Amino acid sequence: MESEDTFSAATVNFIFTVTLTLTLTSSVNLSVTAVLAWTAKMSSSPQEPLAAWTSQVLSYVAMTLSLAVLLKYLLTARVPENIPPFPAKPYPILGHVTYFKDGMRKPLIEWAKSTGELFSLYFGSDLVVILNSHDVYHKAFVKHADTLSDRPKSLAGDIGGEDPNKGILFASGPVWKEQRSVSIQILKSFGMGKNILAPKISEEVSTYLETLSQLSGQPSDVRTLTQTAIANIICSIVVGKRFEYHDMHFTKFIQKFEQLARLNQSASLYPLFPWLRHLPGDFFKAKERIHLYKYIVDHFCCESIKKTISAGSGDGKENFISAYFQEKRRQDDKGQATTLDEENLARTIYSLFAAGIDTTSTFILWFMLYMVHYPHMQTQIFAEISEKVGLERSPDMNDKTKLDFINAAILETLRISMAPLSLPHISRADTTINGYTIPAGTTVIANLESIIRSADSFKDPEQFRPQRFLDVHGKFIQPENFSLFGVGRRSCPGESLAKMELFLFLTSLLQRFELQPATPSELPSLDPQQGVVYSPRPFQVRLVARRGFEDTH
Ligand code: HEM
Repeated sequence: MESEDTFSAATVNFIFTVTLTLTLTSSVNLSVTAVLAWTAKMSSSPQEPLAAWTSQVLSYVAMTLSLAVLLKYLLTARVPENIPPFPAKPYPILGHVTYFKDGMRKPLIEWAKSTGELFSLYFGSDLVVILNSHDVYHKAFVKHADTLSDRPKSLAGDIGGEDPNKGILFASGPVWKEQRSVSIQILKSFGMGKNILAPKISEEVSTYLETLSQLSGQPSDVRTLTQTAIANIICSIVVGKRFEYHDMHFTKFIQKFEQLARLNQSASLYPLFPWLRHLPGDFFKAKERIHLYKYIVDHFCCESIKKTISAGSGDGKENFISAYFQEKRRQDDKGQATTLDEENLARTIYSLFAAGIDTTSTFILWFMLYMVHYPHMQTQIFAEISEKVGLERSPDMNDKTKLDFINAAILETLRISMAPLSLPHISRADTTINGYTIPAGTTVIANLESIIRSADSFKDPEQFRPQRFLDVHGKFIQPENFSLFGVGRRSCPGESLAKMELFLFLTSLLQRFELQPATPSELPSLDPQQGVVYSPRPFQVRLVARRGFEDTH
């Protein structure tokens, strides 16, 4: 329901786009008229100065543009009633975006402290509500899941004229519901959530470690290698095979995913000003982002589907793609209406890769960095592995409950390093939280950093201290209210896969190598780079083989 006092962003953008189009059309008109008139005058009176005509055109353009801007401001300046408070005054036209010239992180954390559990912002003309405590996060996405589980269309932006309501990540309503539930059902049938997926992950871990050992302890940037190893696990489920680390075709896609993840921060402002796409240039790098997205979907996701189809339908057990088609056939045979089709499948594959590679591989890099900064914790983890697993075999999932310290160190690294914002949700109808109204059409985002790193939840939240997750006997405690994987209907469907990957990669890594800085006197920065998740700045690390593991390659 649209509030009486306000206009929807779509209406405003429509009026603004029409006004801008009229401006541009009238400018062209005026320019042509001016040139014609000037040419005519020149032939009768060559002394008439050009400047007078050009200045007339320019003043018309300036006048109409100012009118358009003013109109947009007047239409958006009316604030809906009873919304959560503003932490600072919104500026005309841009709203609170002006406060983010040095990034969103600091202002959001400051405002959470000064304004409280939830506050409102204007991103251009779009109202956005930020959730800052676990209590309101839970109320919004669990208690009010019926109204707050959709995604804003703007999350996908304009993906080159394609319908953004496809796949899982960007989709809403019945399409999202079916793609998500069928995907979870297939992932479970391939062993997600059970230890039967572990041997597949362990195979990739041992190839990854072999490749790391070939670096012979030399300072190296292992980002691409780590991303490729993590992508291979999703690949082995989705397309039924892994790729060699030197496969140029595959690493090209990994790099495209990486570029896209880094661009998402600058491109995220683009949906607020969609009319910019009609102008030359590439504001907020939005066109580059759309190009990368389409490239990955067309050349990787669609190609993988085509290859699976041409290899024959199979029994649905070969890979995710054939299982998806098997489910579609089952529904077609029953005469059931379904959204399962090739386009949704391509975007679902994209969702799994986009959501699964950057998050998990970035976390592994953060863990390496923290271990380089805290060598005594590496020693403690290695001692625990040596005692409880030994050095003759690699750790497996049965060791998980025995290795308390590394479980605590993984959780502490998750807590301290990665969390920026949840993905945006949008309210389908007016929703009341803590007495405030969140009007229909409002974007709602959880500030995970404030939620899981607040002093209310953890003592000395800025300190890296895995011991906070151990009890007095040194046993690992899984805390309540620790929701880095999201809560409610949109929570991460890859959580159990990610946790298994992190445990197997990191225990095996520390069993085999000691992680040292590239230059002993200079520790790499712990200051994060913005993106969908915070990621470490490029760094080099030396992976020195531990005794007994020196000669294995
Ligand atoms: C350390 C690793 C990971 C973290 C921290 C993480 C965290 C998250 C978070 C916070 C969300 C958003 C929840 C929301 O919108 O409220 C999410 C969504 C999602 N994640 Fe993960 N994730 C991780 C790994 C994975 C993996 C390995 C996969 C799949 C293979 C995956 C697939 C997805 C998908 C498809 C969504 C979208 C769900 C939807 O829109 O319904 N994630 N994840």
